[in-house]
Amino acid sequence: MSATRYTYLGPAGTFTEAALHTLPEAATRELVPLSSVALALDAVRGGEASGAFVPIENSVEGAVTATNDELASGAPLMIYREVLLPIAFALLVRPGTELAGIKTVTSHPVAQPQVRRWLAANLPDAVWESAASNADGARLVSEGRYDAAFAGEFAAPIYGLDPLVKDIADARSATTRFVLVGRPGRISSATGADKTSMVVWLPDDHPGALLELLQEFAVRGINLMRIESRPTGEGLGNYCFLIDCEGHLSERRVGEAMMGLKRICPQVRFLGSYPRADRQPSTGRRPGTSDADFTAASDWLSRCLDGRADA
Ligand SMILES: O=C(O)C(=O)C[C@]1(C(=O)O)C=C[C@@H](O)C=C1
Repeated sequence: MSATRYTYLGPAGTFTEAALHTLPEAATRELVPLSSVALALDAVRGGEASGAFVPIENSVEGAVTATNDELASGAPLMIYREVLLPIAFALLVRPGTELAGIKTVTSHPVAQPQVRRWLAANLPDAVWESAASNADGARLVSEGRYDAAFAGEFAAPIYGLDPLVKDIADARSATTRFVLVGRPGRISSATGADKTSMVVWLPDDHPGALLELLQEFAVRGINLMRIESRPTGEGLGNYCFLIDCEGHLSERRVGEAMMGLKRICPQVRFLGSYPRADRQPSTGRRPGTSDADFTAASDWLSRCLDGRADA
């Protein structure tokens, strides 16, 4: 096991790598690029790395399904950190290529919806094909397999390419969220601006099953930040839910919500509590849901059971 090795979605020059470098500890780790999210996470499961850094969601395209499916299945993993990175693409070409000469273009599938309108307006006849990552697309352009790739401008020098067009983004505020994933372990202390992630399988198929699950959060005043349904692979209609909520597992309202889910759902996978990258404190706190409120209520229950009930 290497405690100092982090794997990530490579090769060199991915947005994942750029986001990874914003983590202070990245400077003291051996950073190993791998060709897929699954390989990066398997290295952690197999003990060859202590962390894997992977994209999990994009504000335009939504879930990075490979990451979500990996977290929901196989040996359990946990999220320890998150990073948000604004995304804008450059069109990378071999030196001398002009826009009019571009017949084929490649990128990661999550990149394509972020540049769809630009592509339709500027390269309407070009054929787009998917690459394992944007940087891998750039590598394929350098090998002559495609005429152009959408990737970070910073990938251009790595692959001897030129950024023919810069700052391409259909949505100006496009952001990708990345997570540092490790084997299950102790969660970091609450910071006051935390997020808790989990995978939840629905209570048996009946009307209102999803509502019952959501009520565990609603009655405790917990704001959900993301809910993503993914097929379990066990037949049509079988879904699990990847949920991010505000707060830390050590907060009573979050802990009680998780216990509520555990009581009613066939399976709950805790994916970690970790600091929010945006540092925003939890929103929309309901009266009666602070730790002090929960403690006062359970003290009162004890007094009732002891025959010392008060008003
Ligand atoms: O291919 C890359 O450069 C990546 O880091 C992957 C990835 C992703 O999967 O979300 C990262 C950010 C962009 O939104 C598109 C692709």
